[in-house]
Formats: sequence, structure tokens, C-alpha cells
Amino acid sequence: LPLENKALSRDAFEQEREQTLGGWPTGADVNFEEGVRYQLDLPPEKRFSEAMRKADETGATLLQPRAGVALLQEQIELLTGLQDVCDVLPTTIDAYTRHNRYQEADVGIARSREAGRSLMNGFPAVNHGLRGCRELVEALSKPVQVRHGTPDARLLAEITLAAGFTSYEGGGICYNIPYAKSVPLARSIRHWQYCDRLVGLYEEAGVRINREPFGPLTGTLVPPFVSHCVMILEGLLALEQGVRCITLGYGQAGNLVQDIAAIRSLRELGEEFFSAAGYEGYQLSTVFHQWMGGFPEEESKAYGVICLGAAAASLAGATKVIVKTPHEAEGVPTLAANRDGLKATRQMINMLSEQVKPTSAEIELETDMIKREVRAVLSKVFELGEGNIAVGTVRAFESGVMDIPFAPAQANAGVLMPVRDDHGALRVLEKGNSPLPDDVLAFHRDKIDERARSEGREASFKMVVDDVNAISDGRLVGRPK
Ligand SMILES: CCC[C@H]1O[C@@H](n2cnc3c(N)ncnc32)[C@H](O)[C@@H]1O
Repeated sequence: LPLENKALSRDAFEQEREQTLGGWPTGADVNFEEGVRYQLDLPPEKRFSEAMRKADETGATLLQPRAGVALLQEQIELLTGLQDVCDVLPTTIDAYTRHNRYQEADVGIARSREAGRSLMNGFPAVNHGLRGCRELVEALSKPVQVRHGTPDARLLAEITLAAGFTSYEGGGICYNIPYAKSVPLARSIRHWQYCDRLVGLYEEAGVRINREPFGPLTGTLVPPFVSHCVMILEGLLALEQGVRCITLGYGQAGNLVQDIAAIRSLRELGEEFFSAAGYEGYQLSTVFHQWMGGFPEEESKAYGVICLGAAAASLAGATKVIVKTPHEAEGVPTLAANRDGLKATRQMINMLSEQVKPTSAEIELETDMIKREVRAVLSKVFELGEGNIAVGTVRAFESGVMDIPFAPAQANAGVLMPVRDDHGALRVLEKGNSPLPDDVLAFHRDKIDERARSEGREASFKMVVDDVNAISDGRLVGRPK
């Protein structure tokens, strides 16, 4: 498949659609015009783009959990049990569906029915099909989003969008590099151009669907500039396919100054690059994911992590926060645990939302640093692409210009290495082939040296390992034992 950054033609799209809808019997129920009519009939309070627009208008930070179980009635009960303590709803999709293994998802459904409880780690929306997904949407009073990790998410998009989901998470980079081992990047990017074109066709028919690239990536010490570059590239690729409502994401790193700077710079860089590319009339918002790394097992300590994430999201002015639960260290949370994480987050945000957002010289410095890093990397990506950012992205990963720490994908170089500085901010210990300017690299090195001196040890991979375990062990910086 030629990889170009051009809106897919209607012919190419229709041809590919035939084959996509044939991927599982439930695809046969999907009819685009019927899906558009269903979407147009949804009331505004069930439309994600409306909720995000109002939140940015009023300066609110919306709360959203993750939630997905195998069976339809249980998913309806679960989301019904969550919707009074959150602002927008998820449906987290199971791992079989994420890898297009619908036959095994069928078995998972049957075994869950026999067991009388969910034996899957998410909702198999393709197997439940248009009817099941519509029943879910109709049972709820708030907007619902598809959350998953699918390199080839075309059939999932066709079914869930026609069913009335009004937001779709993911992208060709963010759902490949952290989620797949050997899916060629060109292929996942191309498949996500289909998903974005489908959203573009809904948009052209008057239905605004929100698209949310997955910001945290591997969720392990990812420096802000690294995920920001992925967010902006996926935003540009989506805009070219006709998407006009985009939420750029970022995973909490832990240092408050850096997290606030990360969210503020993400929105500003989004505006900068999207308007420089000539796009206008789009809706841009941000989402802050509460800590995605290892969690303390004790629920009391888990609440500490959840509340720091809630505070950071509010102080940063994020449009939305993805909420964790006190069961994070165990696995799929119970409804009660999910509700408790949301209520603790709501308490924190309510207490902060009336306060003046803090600014400081440190936040300004961090914001400026992130912007310089992103501009340096993206200008190299554009150069590599010779006018085609899709090809530029592939070449950037092949050459290590873009490199995501701790990613399983063969497409990822895996040389760039982050480490926390003495205040817990993420710095670059090993730059790999990242084209960061020398003075920026010197800034990172000085910050790391400061920690090495205060800990009386050399900066090393040992520090990184200590940082990976620090928060589950009760702190931010992985100090020597
Ligand atoms: C981004 C994926 C990791 C996060 O996603 C949560 N997660 C995964 N699957 C489910 C599910 N089926 N229901 C509720 N939360 C879920 C994990 O706990 C973790 O925080």
C-alpha cells in the first residue's frame, strides 16, 4: 500500500470497506448512511465533541474511567453504575478483539456466560455487533468512547461508530509501538488512515466524532517531548483524513512542574503545528492520564497516586482526566473501586478548580524546553518525509530519530533512555539518535548530574530501574536503598 498523507479517495475507501466489513459476520449489519442517521439523532448530551467543547469553554476538567467486561448486560450494568460519578464514559475493548481474533473472542463470551462473570479483559464489541453496541449506547445517558489498543481497528471503528459511540481512541503509531511486536509501522498507519477517513466521512455528513490519540504510549518514564511528537503527527494525519475534533493525550510523569508544562505545551504545540499545516476550524482539547506505571498495592497509597494525578490534571488545565482505581496493582477493577477512584478525583478537582492556576519560572522553563525538543524532532521527521509525514514517521522510527522508551515493537529502536532528575522530572540519560539540540542535551545532563551528586552515585541504568519501581515503592525518585 502506498503510504501518502492524502485523504483516501472515496473509491479506494469503498473498496477497502468491502473487505473490512467482511472481517467478521457482524460487519454485514453496518450501513454508513443508516449509521449517520442514527448518529444525527443522538441528543447533544450524548455527543463527546459537545462535552469536550463545553469543558474547554468553562475551563472544566472532565472525569473518565476505563471499563470493559465480556457480556453485554454486564457492560450495561457497569457503565450505568459509573455514569453518575463521571462525565464521559468508556468502553474498554478486550485483548482478542485488539488483535482481530474474533473467533477467540467468541469463545471468551461463551465461557464468560458459563462462568456467570467476565473472563475477558474488555468488551468484545465486534462480536456483540451493531445491535449489541446500540443497546449499550441506548441504555446510557452520557457520551461513550471506544478505548482499546488495536493496530488494525477498521472493523471495530465501522461497528462502534455506526452504533453511536461518539469518540474513538488510538492511532497508527500509539497503537502499534507500545502494543504490537511485529506490525510494520507503515501498515498500522495506513489502517488508521482508514479509521480517520471514516471519521472524516461522518464529519462531512454532519456528525462530529472525537478522535483521541493515546498519549501515554508505554506508560513508563516517557519524556513529554517523545509523546508530544507522536500526538502531533497523529493529529496531522487525522486532520488530513477529515477529522475535526481531536484530543491530544499525555501520561502523568509525576513531577508537578513538568506535568503542568507538558499539558500546556501540548495544546500550544498542537495549535502551532496544525495551523502551520493550514488546517482550521478544528476542535483541539487535551487529556491527562493518571499515572500509568506501577501502582502501590495498598489502596490507601494508591489513592495518593490517584489524587496527585487529579491535582496535576486540574492545575494543568487538561480538558479531561483518565482516572485510575485503587485496584490498579491487581488488574481489572470492581465497579466499587472504579467509583472510588472517580470520587477521590472529583474531590481533588472540585477543591482546585476555583483556585488560580499556578505559573512559575520553572514551569515556563520546562514549557520552553519541551517546545524546543518537539520542534527539533518534528523538523527532522518532516525532512525525512520530504513532504510526506507518513513516510517521515516510518523513517524516523527506522533511524531512531523517534524512539519510545520500553516499547516492545521491532519497529522501535529502543536506545533513547530516560531517567528522573533530583526533583523527579524526566530527563534524557541516553539520547540515541534523537536530534535534540546540544544546549538542551546539556540541560538534561546537568539536571542528571545534580541527582548523581546528591545520591553519591554515577548516573546509570540502575537509576532508571530504581525509578521504574519508585512509585509502587512509595516515592517518586528511585533513591538508592
Ligand atoms: C491503557 C491500558 C492500561 C490501563 O487500563 C486499565 N484497564 C485495562 N482493561 C480494563 C478494563 N477491562 N476495565 C477497567 N480498566 C481496564 C488498566 O487497569 C490500566 O490502568
